[in-house]
Amino acid sequence: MIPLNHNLQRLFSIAQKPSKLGIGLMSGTSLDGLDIALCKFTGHGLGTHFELVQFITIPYPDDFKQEVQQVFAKRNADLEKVTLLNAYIGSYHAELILQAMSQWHIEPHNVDFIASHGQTIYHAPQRLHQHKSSPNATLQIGDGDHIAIKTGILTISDFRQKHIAAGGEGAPLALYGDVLLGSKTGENRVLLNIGGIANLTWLPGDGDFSRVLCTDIAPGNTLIDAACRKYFDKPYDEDSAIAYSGKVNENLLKALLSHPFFKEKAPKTTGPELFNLNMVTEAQQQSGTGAISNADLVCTLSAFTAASIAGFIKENIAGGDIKIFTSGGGARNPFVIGKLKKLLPQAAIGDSSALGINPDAKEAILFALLGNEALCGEPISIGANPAVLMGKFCFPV
Ligand SMILES: Nc1ncnc2c1ncn2[C@@H]1O[C@H](COP(=O)(O)OP(=O)(O)OP(=O)(O)O)[C@@H](O)[C@H]1O
Ligand SMILES: CC(=O)N[C@H]1[C@@H]2OC[C@@H](O2)[C@@H](O)[C@@H]1O[C@H](C)C(=O)O
Repeated sequence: MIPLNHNLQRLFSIAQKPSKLGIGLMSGTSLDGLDIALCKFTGHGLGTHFELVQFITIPYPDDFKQEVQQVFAKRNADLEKVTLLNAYIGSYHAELILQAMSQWHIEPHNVDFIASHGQTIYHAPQRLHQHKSSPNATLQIGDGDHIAIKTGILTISDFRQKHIAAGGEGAPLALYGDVLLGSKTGENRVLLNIGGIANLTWLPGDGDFSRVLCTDIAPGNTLIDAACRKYFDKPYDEDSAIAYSGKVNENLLKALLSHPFFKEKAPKTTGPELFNLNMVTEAQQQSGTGAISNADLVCTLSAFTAASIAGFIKENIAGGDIKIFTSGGGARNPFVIGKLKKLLPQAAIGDSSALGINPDAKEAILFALLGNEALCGEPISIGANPAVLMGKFCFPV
């Protein structure tokens, strides 16, 4: 008999373990740092039980952010830079994982797998790129083989390509985790993540999976952060200090809300390729509001985030008796959350810790969960979404 490659033997034995320890990694559009979640899983699919054992966000140094910003969401980028970053980010993420494990006193041989999102550098659904002959496309860099070799841990990476190949837009993948960890019969729930881009999963209380909706809905922090960087030399508007010092320019807000993205049918995805400061300048020109103060601009962009989220929920999610569970860094922006509460008075709004999900760790937990599914799950049909198991296996030797 021909012997099985020992990597496959090891893969097989990890997949069969009743309980697995996995590390989920997320590096999002805000480029603030690497989220690292160490999770313990038993079971799979609707029978998944998970425990967040450890979580840390390791902030990126400014020079790293600047390197990535040179290619991030840019239509024209230096191909050598992209190539170098693909290897560098993989290797750098591995270093950060080793650093986190050392802090947690966890040895690599105790961890069964790493599930790595990588760094999105360009997200191009057809609606953005408009080339009829090309499919939806997205690109995450930070190659998984570098992580596997450097940590010695089986690494599952590049989750979004399978989703696209099977007819999706490559996002939001939150759908698969939210259904497994967030649904509850008898409760109409919205799991709202406010990261660089805001997305939500609508989980109707009747447990009918065909009605579940998961979509990007609006800019989350991306425009607020970009304005803070450009006009205040700050990475973000900490505790909404700038937004509270300004006032909303209603004309500009109206112009921003008239962007065609909001009229497009969900599910849909987007990114800073569409929602960037050029789009804001166009809205300023269109509304004749070129000369507003920088504080009013940040305040208006914060109001825009809240109004576009609330508008989507009002138009697409029936009934007032909904519970909204927030997560992502934007859940810590008091101006945005305060506005959201005013605009949706009938909804109960709290963060995802009420579900036992640390709001800052939610997306890293999602990737750990997708890794667990890749190892031992089965494709799940949720409405018209691709029923696929995602991720590519990268072996440590
Ligand atoms: N105290 C705070 N006050 C205001 N905003 C905050 C605060 N803390 C975090 N944020 C916002 O959250 C952002 C980071 O959010 P998060 O880490 O969820 O983004 P991400 O993972 O990059 O996003 P994405 O989900 O788009 O990939 C910061 O850039 C900032 O805009
Ligand atoms: C292409 C990409 O990286 N998209 C991210 C981004 O950040 C928020 C939103 O846009 C979401 O669609 C997605 O990430 C989360 C983890 C998701 O796929 O659910």
